[in-house]
Amino acid sequence: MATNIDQTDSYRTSMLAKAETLTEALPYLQRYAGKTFVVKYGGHAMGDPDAARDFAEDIVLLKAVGVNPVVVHGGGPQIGAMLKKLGVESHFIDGLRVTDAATAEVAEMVLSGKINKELVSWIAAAGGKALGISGKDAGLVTATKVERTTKDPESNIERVVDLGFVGEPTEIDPTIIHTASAAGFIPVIAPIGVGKDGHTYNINADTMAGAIAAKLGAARLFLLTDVPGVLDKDKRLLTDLTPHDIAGLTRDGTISGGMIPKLETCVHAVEAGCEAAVVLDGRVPHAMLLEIFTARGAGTLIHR
Ligand SMILES: Nc1ncnc2c1ncn2[C@@H]1O[C@H](COP(=O)(O)OP(=O)(O)O)[C@@H](O)[C@H]1O
Ligand SMILES: CC(=O)N[C@@H](CCC(=O)OP(=O)(O)O)C(=O)O
Repeated sequence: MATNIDQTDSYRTSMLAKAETLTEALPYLQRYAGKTFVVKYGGHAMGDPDAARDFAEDIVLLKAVGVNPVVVHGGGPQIGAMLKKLGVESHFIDGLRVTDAATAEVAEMVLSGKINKELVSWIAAAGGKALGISGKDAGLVTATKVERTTKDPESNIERVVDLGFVGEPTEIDPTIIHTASAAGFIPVIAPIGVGKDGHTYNINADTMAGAIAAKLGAARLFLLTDVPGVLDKDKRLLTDLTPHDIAGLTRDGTISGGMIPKLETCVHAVEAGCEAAVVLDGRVPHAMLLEIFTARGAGTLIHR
């Protein structure tokens, strides 16, 4: 049977560019085979269905080329929307949602139920097999209540602020992650944990991802957010930062708001056993693949 093969110059140029992209990826494929990547997918980044589909494809591709991806997801805006529907007020202190018993119930329902299973479905649609769990399953995360204090600016007196059922991971048993990954599944983890007191704790998703990356000694922790990375005062992308640089940028106010706890998580993770962390733009199609498999990189790399 005869086939029409397009032999135009533009066709050949485009095929050559594709081959170059694949060969450019080769050293990275070799370097990362068998390594663990922890990826935090934020609630803001997952708002757009096209972005969610691209994200799932990237995760499935990583698994197919021998990397062990572990996904930790957020869902702050989605919890906020559900609380609003239910007429429950919600507010944040230092980027953490004050969580009473009713809020904890809604947070668990939205994170472990709705969002977790949506991500599992996106990964299935991309041809992967995800295992959707929360920190409660198989003893993955034991949480401890977060203690916060604030200083009254007038009297300078320190006060304890009660955030309710906001937890931080204090013990991690990664057996379920290792077992699932070895069997070909992609763990997808909701940031909910249980305390030794039996209570359900709502955990900031960045904190959860950082603690898991440190425990696993991950080659990379990716934090997908809604900015290109860490920006300087002139809004230019900072491609490479050490914990020392981050301390300076925090002191002079270049880093503020939600970026402060995010970078604290990165610093803690790289100091506790994760090789490097990357803050990158989850809204950019295939941002993770570009960061991992090309020489250009796409976000801010944080390393020791
Ligand atoms: N120097 C900085 N570079 C980039 N973003 C910054 C910086 N300082 C503060 N930010 C803010 O941090 C936000 C990201 O944190 P956050 O909103 O908590 O993200 P997410 O919801 O994805 O976890 C950005 O949208 C930006 O407004
Ligand atoms: C304690 C606390 O603040 N928990 C977060 C958990 C979800 C989260 O962190 O989601 P994003 O990454 O999308 O912001 C919350 O209730 O919003």
